[in-house]
Amino acid sequence: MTTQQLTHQIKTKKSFLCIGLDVDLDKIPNYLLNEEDPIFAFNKAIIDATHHLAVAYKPNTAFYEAYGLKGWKSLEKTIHYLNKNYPELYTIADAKRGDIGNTSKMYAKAFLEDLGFDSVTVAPYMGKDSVEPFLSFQDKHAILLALTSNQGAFDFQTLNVNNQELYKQVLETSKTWDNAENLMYVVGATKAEYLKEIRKIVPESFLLVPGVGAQGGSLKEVCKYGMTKNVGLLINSSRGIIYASKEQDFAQAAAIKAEELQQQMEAILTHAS
Ligand SMILES: O=c1ccn([C@@H]2O[C@H](COP(=O)(O)O)[C@@H](O)[C@H]2O)c(=O)[nH]1
Repeated sequence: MTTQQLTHQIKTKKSFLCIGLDVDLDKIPNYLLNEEDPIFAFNKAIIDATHHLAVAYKPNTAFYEAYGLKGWKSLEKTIHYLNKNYPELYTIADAKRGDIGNTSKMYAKAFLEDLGFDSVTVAPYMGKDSVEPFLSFQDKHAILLALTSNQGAFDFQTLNVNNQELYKQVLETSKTWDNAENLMYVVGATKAEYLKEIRKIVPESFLLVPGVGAQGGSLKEVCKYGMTKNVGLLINSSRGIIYASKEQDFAQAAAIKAEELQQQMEAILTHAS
């Protein structure tokens, strides 16, 4: 999917919500455990109940890899279900990959070609040759970790190296790589005050922003500093939406939480226009 198509969807739906599909079998309704594929049954119900409120879905692959081959199968069924039934939705494999070039090429093939995701999250610290293989797919994106939402972001990402914080060097340098137009960046909602500086370096790039809801980030603050004229933001919420209820009504409860966020986004977009 192109960023123009993504922007069109955002403007039509008045939403820049990304729903995180981080499925933990201990947190889903017990009755679903009798299904042949409980993870897929859960995801399908969540997607069907929320697709009109969101523009993107982000399964974090850790939650699938943790269940071995069965989990990987559930991931495959989930992305195929999204692509077949809701092709307008943007999909993100939150896999945080990146390795030497020939290995990255295989990761890129796995997520962008075989599974058919629109994008994959990538760690930048092995440098240009570890990221470029993800950038050679037309209308697909690598979402580079820039400034993450966790406390550990301060261990390395904000350190001064040669008079510039490391995350700023990640942004500046990655802009010069081949096919850099296929880059997006992860910036945690808990780091909203950094967005002003980030926008000076990447004024137009899409940012994937996790950390609202369960991690305490503020949607308003993120939009204040990070929103562009084309919006340029995908705000992710995972636990805050998908675990709104552990009962039979879990999908409807998720839709209520998603709608709360979508309504706040609509108000922000209306105010900005
Ligand atoms: O900086 C980052 C990068 C990725 N994540 C991932 O996003 C979701 C957030 O889930 P919530 O339940 O809404 O907190 C999860 O998959 C993280 O691994 C992040 O939080 N921060």
